[in-house]
Amino acid sequence: MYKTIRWTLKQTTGQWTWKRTSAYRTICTTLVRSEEVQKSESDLDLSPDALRRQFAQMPVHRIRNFSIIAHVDHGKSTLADRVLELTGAISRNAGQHQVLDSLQVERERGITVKAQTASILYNYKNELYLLNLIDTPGHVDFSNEVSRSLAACDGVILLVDACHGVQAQTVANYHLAKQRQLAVVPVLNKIDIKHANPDQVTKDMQLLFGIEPATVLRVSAKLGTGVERVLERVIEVIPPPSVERESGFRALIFDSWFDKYRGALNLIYVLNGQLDVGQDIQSLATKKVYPVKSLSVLRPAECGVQSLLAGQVGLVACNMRNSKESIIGDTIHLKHQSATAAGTFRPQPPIVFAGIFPVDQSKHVALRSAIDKMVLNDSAVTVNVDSSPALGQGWRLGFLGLLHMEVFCQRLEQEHGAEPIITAPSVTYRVVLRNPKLIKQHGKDTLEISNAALLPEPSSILEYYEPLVLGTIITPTEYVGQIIGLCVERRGLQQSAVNIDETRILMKYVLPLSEIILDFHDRLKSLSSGYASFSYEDHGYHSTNLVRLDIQLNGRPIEELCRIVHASKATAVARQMVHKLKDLIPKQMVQIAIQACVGSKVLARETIKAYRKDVTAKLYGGDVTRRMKLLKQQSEGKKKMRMFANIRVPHETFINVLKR
Ligand SMILES: Nc1nc2c(ncn2[C@@H]2O[C@H](COP(=O)(O)OP(=O)(O)OP(=O)(O)O)[C@@H](O)[C@H]2O)c(=O)[nH]1
Repeated sequence: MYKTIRWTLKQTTGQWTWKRTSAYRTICTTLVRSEEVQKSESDLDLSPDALRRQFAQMPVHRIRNFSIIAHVDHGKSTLADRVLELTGAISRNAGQHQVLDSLQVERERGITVKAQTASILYNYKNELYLLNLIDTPGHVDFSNEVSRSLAACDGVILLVDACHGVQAQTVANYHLAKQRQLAVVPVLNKIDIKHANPDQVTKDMQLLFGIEPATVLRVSAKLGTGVERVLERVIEVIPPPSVERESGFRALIFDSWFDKYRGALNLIYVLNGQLDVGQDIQSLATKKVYPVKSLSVLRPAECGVQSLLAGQVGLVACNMRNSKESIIGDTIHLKHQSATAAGTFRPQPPIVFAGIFPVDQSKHVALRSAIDKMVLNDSAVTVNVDSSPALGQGWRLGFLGLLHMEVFCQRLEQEHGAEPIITAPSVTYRVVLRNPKLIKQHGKDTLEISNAALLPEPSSILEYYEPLVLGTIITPTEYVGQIIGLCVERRGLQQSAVNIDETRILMKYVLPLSEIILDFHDRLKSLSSGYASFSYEDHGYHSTNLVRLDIQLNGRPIEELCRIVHASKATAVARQMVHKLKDLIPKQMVQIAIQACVGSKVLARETIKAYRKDVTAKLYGGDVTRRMKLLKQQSEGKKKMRMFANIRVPHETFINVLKR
């Protein structure tokens, strides 16, 4: 404990001291007080019956709904752990870490990918409060989870790492909260770390967000220092939900997932009235009616209740079967009662698309059901049917980014035992047609293309458009040169550059989305030794010059390998692809010419030599003309084969060449 006090003292007073100063006494009092609070929390009766009673009696003015938002790894889940421990929702010595990161993928990768809710009771000034806490992911690819969670909140804890300071995702999440006019509780975390610089970070927060330095709390989520002050501030700053208990029941569905035995479970935020087990509810979107089988609150473990009141967050099981019935953002109300949409949440449109196929077609049905269940849990993913001559029947899925796509596939494998094949990700391009026949055929003059094989001939296209993003990069100044180089290489245009302080700079770049989806983030991290951070938002479409890059094997185009690329990058991509294919396609009886072409122009070529059978092996000496005759016969035979042979391209080749 003494070590903790020393570190905390260093952070608050700025100097090392062993003396028993007033600051020392304050910290000791805080620690002792925290012990007392814990003791008083443990005095709370947390048995299921008592909890049900407390939830049923909780008045609206003693409810607070809030999220923890921050950049990746700034300590959201750790702070949530401490809050759960402090309020007795989980036991202190259970050795559990990041309790709200319950998915296997979250534990393996050490990141949150799914927002999680916990309803906790907290005693403040001798009154019991119900706090509905939502732990959100920090990575930009899961920002849909953040905006979804904010729809059910009245305020946020803005958590910032006192060592790394304000990062790109902190800025993005702060603006998201401000757009929704949510109350913000600013908190600096990790003040126990030696090189933490809370004073500087507080100044940055003042400069960037106009946050008053005196209102910034300093905590160590790891050690639990200052955490109860955060809860007190949540109660003081965040307003109670503005809901009506007297009117008819109305609630917003803001999350759902699949349970093997109960079907789709919906997490709802009750806006008006009250819902009881056994009542019939109706979906505003589908108009279907469902009987309420069970209701529960999450602590984060489920705790069954008989009713949910306005202002509360809870789980409804009502025999909904799939994602078509359980729609995130939908409003539910009692049967035969009218209600207006609560729709304050609009899902983000996907930006990266990839084909997903079963390893063999016998697994098609199993994969379809796995995708259906996963989409229920991850509403940001869009699904459309797709097919490919090489990979068979499959789907084209839309994701919010590459990490989102990777996590989705990993979850498919881990949670549903599916082993899908996933093709190279691509973005959605727009093409304006000039060919009247095609315009008539499609009934419109602009097409959205995310599959290169469906791109019309260049002669029928008037204009190409590609999606752009507005990227925010925060980096230490010593890496600015390399990062600008990277952005220029990726066809980026600088919009602004602001010095946050003497050592860090915030730059805004407009970049083509296709240039950042593959490895931009990794390159940025490696160029800046991991210190730069990046987030992006949609920035519309702009006119551009695109070409379709076809891959041909002995003159035969292979549809699965074609890609849409920017004209200036076509040659480089062509070279890279043919080179990769040369390594991936096994040698065969005939020579294979791998060509990458744009229209009829060949941009790159590699040749895989054929196996050579020694047809002259049986000759012992003899005339040279006999040897030549045999070789001539062999080469004529091969020419014929080359014309007719169907080159055997192993199944994995398609996947490996399409992979990053
Ligand atoms: N020293 C120290 N480490 C901390 C503190 N809080 C969190 N950490 C560590 O920081 C790392 C990231 O913490 P998480 O709680 O997973 O961060 P997160 O913000 O939830 O991460 P994402 O959900 O992936 O965005 C973990 O290794 C924690 O142990 C703190 O107060 N002090």
